[in-house]
Amino acid sequence: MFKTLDDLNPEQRVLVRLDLNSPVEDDEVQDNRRFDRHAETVRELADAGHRVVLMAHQGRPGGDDFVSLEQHAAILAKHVDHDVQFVADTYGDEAIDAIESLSAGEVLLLENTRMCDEELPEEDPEVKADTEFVQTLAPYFDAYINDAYSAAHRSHASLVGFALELPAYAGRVMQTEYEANSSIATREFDGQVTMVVGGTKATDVINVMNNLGDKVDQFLLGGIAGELFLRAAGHEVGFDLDGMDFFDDQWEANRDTIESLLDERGDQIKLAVDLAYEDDNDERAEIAVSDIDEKDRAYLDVGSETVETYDPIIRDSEAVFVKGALGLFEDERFSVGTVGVLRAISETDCFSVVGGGDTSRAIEMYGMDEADFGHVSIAGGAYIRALTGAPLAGVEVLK
Ligand SMILES: Nc1ncnc2c1ncn2[C@@H]1O[C@H](COP(=O)(O)OP(=O)(O)OP(=O)(O)O)[C@@H](O)[C@H]1O
Ligand SMILES: O=C(O)[C@H](O)COP(=O)(O)O
Repeated sequence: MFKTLDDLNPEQRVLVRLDLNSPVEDDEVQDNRRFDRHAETVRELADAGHRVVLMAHQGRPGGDDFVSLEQHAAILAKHVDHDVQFVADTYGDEAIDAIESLSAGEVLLLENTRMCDEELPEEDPEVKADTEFVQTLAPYFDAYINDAYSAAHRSHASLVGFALELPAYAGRVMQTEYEANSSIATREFDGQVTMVVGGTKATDVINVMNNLGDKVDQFLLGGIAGELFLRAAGHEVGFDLDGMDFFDDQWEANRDTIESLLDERGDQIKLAVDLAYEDDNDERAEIAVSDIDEKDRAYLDVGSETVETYDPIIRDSEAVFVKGALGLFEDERFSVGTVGVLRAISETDCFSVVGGGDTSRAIEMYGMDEADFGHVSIAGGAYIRALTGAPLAGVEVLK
């Protein structure tokens, strides 16, 4: 497959790509599980006495979250429990000086790779390997390590270019994410395979359903995709506030796929039997889907009876994959669906993967233990791709 840190020679000068892309609120970078996960790889390399130079990106040019990585260095240092130096340069003289003055066991983070013009355009690895960015930095290193699984669907210079110029290895995060997230496409399970599908990115998850073919036995639906399927089944759901066309647009974009999925695999697709909404007293109220006769309100969660029908399906499964929340779980009133399925998964010993940055946040928010899940992914777009068995550019160049 690919080489890992177990194959690395001692005392190397290593260039390591992490994915520390994080939410930024009021110019403050928010700590999150990406730091914690990557800290393991960084600590292992520093403890082994390598000279460790880190690359990562934050946001996209033009966005409010397109900021320097200075704060990331401080947050990472806390998680690694080791000093992380920072230099506000990617491959200029300042960066090279800092790289050259590193001693064994020291760690240095370079500036946001997306501040470098050659990083972003999606191009073939050979083109990226030929950039000044890669050609300038590569000679200062003995090895390249990619730990940024969650960015590996991008063919950017720091993700694909160095792997063609230096001996390339997968970091610990890359290794575990790859193995768990590809398993739906690559592994044979003895029993029932179930996928929980929700969230707001309806087109993405509907494509996953469409591409997975016979790999999944049961789909349990909620969120926006769930409402679109209910609409296809003839129910008056998918309410848009005045002046908005969100549901109508999603419906137009996905209608053909939804109808053919229902046609071909309708018995494998479980839809909500009741839904929850906010009543006039700002409280959670529920209604049976069969009683909905007008499209006049927004639904923010699946109902309790739906959770009761989904629960035994999860408990009977050999493997459960989650992509997207079943409701607006950030508001406790509408967390019943998401927490209900996650709790069922955590109480069984099935193989499980929970993906999506937002959805996996529900685990800690509602006091569940990550250790009760097979794998909690820190990837968004890369997880979606892995679920369909599509190759990831950053992984292919490691192979
Ligand atoms: N019925 C609903 N109405 C409004 N929001 C919903 C509803 N159902 C789910 N959500 C929202 O969906 C979000 C999670 O799904 P989403 O697809 O956006 O992200 P994800 O898959 O968790 O992560 P990533 O952003 O990393 O891909 C949650 O934040 C939740 O509030
Ligand atoms: O946060 C992510 O999902 C990855 O870092 C990819 O970021 P991007 O969507 O801006 O390329």
